[in-house]
Amino acid sequence: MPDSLVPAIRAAHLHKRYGSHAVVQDVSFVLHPGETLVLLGPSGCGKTTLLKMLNRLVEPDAGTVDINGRDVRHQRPEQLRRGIGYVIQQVGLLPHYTVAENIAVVPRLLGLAASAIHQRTTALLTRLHLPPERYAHQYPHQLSGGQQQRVGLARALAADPPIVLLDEPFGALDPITRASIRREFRELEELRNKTVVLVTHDVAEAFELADRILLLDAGRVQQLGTPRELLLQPANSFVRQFFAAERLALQLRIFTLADVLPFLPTPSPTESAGFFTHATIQETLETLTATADDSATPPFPFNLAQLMAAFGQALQREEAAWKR
Ligand SMILES: Nc1ncnc2c1ncn2[C@@H]1O[C@H](COP(=O)(O)OP(=O)(O)OP(=O)(O)O)[C@@H](O)[C@H]1O
Repeated sequence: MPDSLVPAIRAAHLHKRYGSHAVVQDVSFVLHPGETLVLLGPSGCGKTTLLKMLNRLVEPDAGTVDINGRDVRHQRPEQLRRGIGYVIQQVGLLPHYTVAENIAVVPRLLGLAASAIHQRTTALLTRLHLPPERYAHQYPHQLSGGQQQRVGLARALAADPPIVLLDEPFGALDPITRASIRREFRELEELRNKTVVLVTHDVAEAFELADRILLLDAGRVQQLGTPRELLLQPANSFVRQFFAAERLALQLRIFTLADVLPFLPTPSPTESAGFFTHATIQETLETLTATADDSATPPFPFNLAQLMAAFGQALQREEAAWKR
């Protein structure tokens, strides 16, 4: 099989119980290189346990995990983990190591040259908005929670692993810092081609970051699919209920201008060429609201009322199509 067709991760029929409590029950998924999978579900549903089975921090009772086509049981755990970045909510920086030393841990274990490590550390700190001249020699306790979280991410990316596992990486942050780090995270060049598995219980976060979402309840997969599929074509009442409270906000995030274009009054190719049709309705609303007073240069050839009307029609069409 050519390498490009080998899944980055294949989990098959994973089971795990602690005593009489079945924590993960018959979970399977295939993840292709470069995809981002979000493990989503209520507290205690088995997300962390499932994530830890991927890098052998937890051994399954039954089932298999293949990474790049190789069964993880045939790889030494330490060796395996060096090729897989791992970020946890508690960050887990070494308190007596500087920021630069923390980031260098895995590259050193891999035997990379000191100059290459220095270069990589400097580049990552800069990219994560921690100017190295200021932060490289500080110790973790001198940093804020958000800064520590960024260092944790830099450390996981330092050896340029093709796969990155993230367990509630923004969990300890306040909502505003959380949203801004999430934005940085999405735009991070270093993550662009990586295979990412991210655990969260935050629905908005899942919709913002996932190519696909695996929604769990009580250790069982309730649905595996794109955010759009989960929202518009829920597999069962649990899935429907899980998103019910935030349904409209999520719809605004998954629908794009391309979806509503047929329902806008001005969809001529020349007029529509000026704006980004892949922008979400949420982003477009934000732009329209921010420029509401600037009547001289309206950003779009439609106003807010027209956009919302078109969104309503697009939604009706989509929901009708799923029901058919
Ligand atoms: N080592 C362990 N021994 C016994 N029970 C465990 C162990 N690890 C996890 N559990 C139990 O397994 C269940 C699933 O835990 P897990 O941490 O995977 O859930 P989670 O979905 O990540 O939860 P949260 O969102 O609260 O972090 C919980 O009921 C937990 O108490």
